This record gives sequence, C-alpha cells and structure tokens, in this order.
Amino acid sequence: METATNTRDINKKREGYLEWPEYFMATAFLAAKRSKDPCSQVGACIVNEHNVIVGTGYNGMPKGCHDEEFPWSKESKNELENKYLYVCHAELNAILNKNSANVRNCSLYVGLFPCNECAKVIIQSGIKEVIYMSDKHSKKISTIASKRMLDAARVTYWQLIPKNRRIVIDFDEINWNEQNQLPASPAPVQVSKMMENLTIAGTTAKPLQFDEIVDN
Ligand SMILES: Nc1ccn([C@H]2C[C@H](O)[C@@H](COP(=O)(O)O)O2)c(=O)n1
Repeated sequence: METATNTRDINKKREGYLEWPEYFMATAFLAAKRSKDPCSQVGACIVNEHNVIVGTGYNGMPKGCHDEEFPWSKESKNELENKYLYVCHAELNAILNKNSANVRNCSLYVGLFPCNECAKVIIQSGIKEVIYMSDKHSKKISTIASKRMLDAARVTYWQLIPKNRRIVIDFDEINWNEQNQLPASPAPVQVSKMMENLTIAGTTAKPLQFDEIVDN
C-alpha cells in the first residue's frame, strides 16, 4: 500500500489505486449520502460485465411524494404514518434508474443485503450477482425469504470486506501540483487534514466510511 512517506515514481503505474469492488461499493455509499432517511441511508450501484456503471440509487420517497409530506418515522402505531409503506429501496431505484437497455448479467453493489421485495426485482431484471456490505438483518424473515429466492434463481451473493475501511474525497485535491499523485485511500497521515478541508455547502461532511453500516 502506498503511504505519504513512500517515494513515488511518476514513470510507473501508480500503486494504491482503488480496486473495482471497492470503487463500486464506494459509489453505492456515495449515492446513500443523498438519502433523506434519518435512520438508514442505503445506496446501490449496478455494474455491467465491462465494469461500466449502469445505474445508481438510494432509498427515498417515490417521485412526486415529497420528502417533507411523507413520514420518515418507523414507530408510529398507525402504519400509514411510518415510512415503510412508501419508501423505495436503493436497489429498486438503481434498477429503475438504469441508463442501459437492461441490467441482464449485471452485478449489484449494495450497502445492506436486499430484502425479499428487492430480491424479486433483482431476479426478474436478470441481475446475476449481489455484493453487499452488511447482512445485519440476516435473522429477519424478509432476508431469509430473499436468500431462498436468490438461491433458487441462481443469483450469487457475497459480502465485500474492503481493504480500505475509509475512502476520503477531498475536493481540494484538484488544486495539487501536477507532479503529485493522489494518495491511496486511506492516506493515514493526511486523513485528519482532509477531514478538516472537506466541507459541503458550509457544513463539515464526513468521509466515506464503510463502517457506517454496522453489523449487529
Ligand atoms: N436492502 C435495503 C434495506 C433497507 N433499505 C431502506 C429502506 C428504509 O428506508 C431503510 C430501513 O430503515 P430502518 O428500518 O433501518 O429504519 O433502508 C434499502 O433501501 N435497501
């Protein structure tokens, strides 16, 4: 792994670059940052067999169902006042957002293991592989049913254990001297400095952190 103290040879291929699975999962995590859900922000990223991203999505209300008007709570005794009847899951949105003719034989990267409803859509759309970060709801019947359907339909699934626990996006990197190379993620000695610099619309934003979805 490249560190800030390594000497860098600008005539050789850069080391410490992001590998495909972490790049796609990080893209899913970045999409999740758009979610308005106060409890769980989930992102998904669909990739074709040429490693081209063909769709991303995050959990949110359907179009026309305004975030301010529809409920985000989860514990109301009145189910109509909870989010679950309304919110579109990240996987569904990623599939519906596809910019290719279809998602046949694609891989889907997602923060949380898909529920049974998403499994149906994944299977019917022809996605062949699911890569997830957390399976924290593995005991729920929706997850058990999901795996039963995915297994029957021969959709494979596996958990990504990223080498990089954190990936930092620093908008100031573009101002660097052209001789510099981007640091590997994470760049241990520079992370705190980068966090100081990372601001979005005047508020301090957190770096992308794979540990945000914590397994129970
Ligand atoms: N695979 C998944 C699982 C969940 N979601 C969404 C649905 C809700 O917006 C939220 C879960 O809420 P919680 O019960 O944790 O308060 O996450 C998804 O998009 N994909």
